[in-house]
Amino acid sequence: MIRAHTVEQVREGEAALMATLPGGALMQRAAYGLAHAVVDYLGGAYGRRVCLLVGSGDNGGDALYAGAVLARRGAYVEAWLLSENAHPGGLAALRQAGGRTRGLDTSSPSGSAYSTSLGWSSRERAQRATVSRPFDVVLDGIVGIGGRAGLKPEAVAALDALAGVPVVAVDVPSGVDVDTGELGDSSVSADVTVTFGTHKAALLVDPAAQAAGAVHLVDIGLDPHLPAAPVEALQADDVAVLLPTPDPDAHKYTRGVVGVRAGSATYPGAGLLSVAGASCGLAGMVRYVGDREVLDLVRAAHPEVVGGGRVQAWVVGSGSADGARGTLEEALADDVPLVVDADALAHADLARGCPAVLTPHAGELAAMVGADRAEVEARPLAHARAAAATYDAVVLLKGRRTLVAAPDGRVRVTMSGTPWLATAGAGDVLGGVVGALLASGLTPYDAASAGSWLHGAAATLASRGGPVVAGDVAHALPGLISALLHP
Ligand SMILES: NC(=O)C1=CN([C@@H]2O[C@H](COP(=O)(O)OP(=O)(O)OC[C@H]3O[C@@H](n4cnc5c(N)ncnc54)[C@H](O)[C@@H]3O)[C@@H](O)[C@H]2O)[C@@H](O)CC1
Ligand SMILES: [K+]
Repeated sequence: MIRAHTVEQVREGEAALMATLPGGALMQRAAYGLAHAVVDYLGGAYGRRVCLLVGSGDNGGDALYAGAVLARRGAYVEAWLLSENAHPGGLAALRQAGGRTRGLDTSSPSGSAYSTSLGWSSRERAQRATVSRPFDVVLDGIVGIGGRAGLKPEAVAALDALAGVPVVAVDVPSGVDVDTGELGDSSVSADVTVTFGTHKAALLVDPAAQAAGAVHLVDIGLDPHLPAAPVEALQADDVAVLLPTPDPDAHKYTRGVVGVRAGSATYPGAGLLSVAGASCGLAGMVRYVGDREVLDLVRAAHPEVVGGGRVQAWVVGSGSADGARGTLEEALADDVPLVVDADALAHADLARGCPAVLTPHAGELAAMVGADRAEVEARPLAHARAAAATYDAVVLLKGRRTLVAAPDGRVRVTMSGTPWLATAGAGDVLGGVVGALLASGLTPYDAASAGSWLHGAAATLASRGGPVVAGDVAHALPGLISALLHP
């Protein structure tokens, strides 16, 4: 499991850990982990050219101490000081190791030196900064977990002057909102983020996760001092533990029956693909209830599917068109958990308080809560959580990083998947898989998050780096599940 803690939780954990350690030990752990990650990234230190962007806090301190390690190993290290208050111990360590600093000259009276000779007082002056040879990497130590969203002009100017140089962000990409994953007006776009002790929401949740690049976690001994994480991401072994497997004496009814009420004469494919997802093998039986002609198509494609009867979970709404409300009401009458998808989402208030998984994409969620799609895409974590609380149901907000939010505020982020999964009908397959997991007895939160992970991983498996269609994703599911159960 990847866990992301809040800034407040990290601060409390760090305080408890620091009380057991000599002063400065934690920052040294962070700085050594950072330096080693940079050496890995560059394939060595000797002769490499490293630029440090250094803000006023301990994040800048990490960058300076890591710069000292790199300088001692033969790198040319230059720190660009974006504040008059760069970490004194880190500055001394860097200079002692032979690193150079530009910006504030701490031996000069503050203010005058900064504004006259440093070059970062305006964007134009920074852009004129001459760099004899390009740097191999920039370390973003502008701000860490103490930062507000957005960058100051001097940071923007420095980044402009270094455009094109790969960026390793220290702890988090500067300029993002650490706990919400939202972006400020400007923010760092990193190739790699080296984070300390635990992940933060901004490293998992879009849009900030896209600015983090590949994330590398450095163990600084924080784990024992951290509480349960409000945001997490299932990994393959977590999903394997959640997967329902048949008892030795199982029969089809004990494994759970999933029913699909999706598709219509206008949209028969939605019914077929929902059934294909539900037929992943995780439930004992799949029922289909809908238009006669769709039922005939379903039976032709999936001879094992049967008609109406008792189910342990319903999948409702995809391709239901005008019949969505009636279909949802019929499913609700059975008083079993349900997946509410697509056309039925407009009537999701009928399912309020039921054990349900609502599966909107950003546009559908925007329509449900009366917001703009762009607003949902800019603040997906906040919107998924708010909708889960409003509807008292699990909300699965589909996207590059799908979010599964529980009414109590917990969130799981799906990190499996491929951009090729953005294809027609993929959502229908997802609804079917989640329905099968609900029918097998998983809670809505586990069913939604495990189902979403399986869906993404099946797409990656089917894609092999190339295009997929929704049916391929459904076909890949049983093989994927076998591989998870027998690694
Ligand atoms: N607390 C600890 O024990 C450890 C902290 N570590 C590092 O310390 C960082 C947190 O350090 P700090 O609490 O000093 O906070 P930061 O280094 O994140 O920076 C806070 C400072 O930046 C200013 N600031 C806030 N938003 C800004 C913005 N958008 N642009 C420019 N300046 C802004 C604030 O006024 C404050 O002075 C972590 O992210 C991590 O990198 C690590 O060394 C591990 C150990
Ligand atoms: K940073």
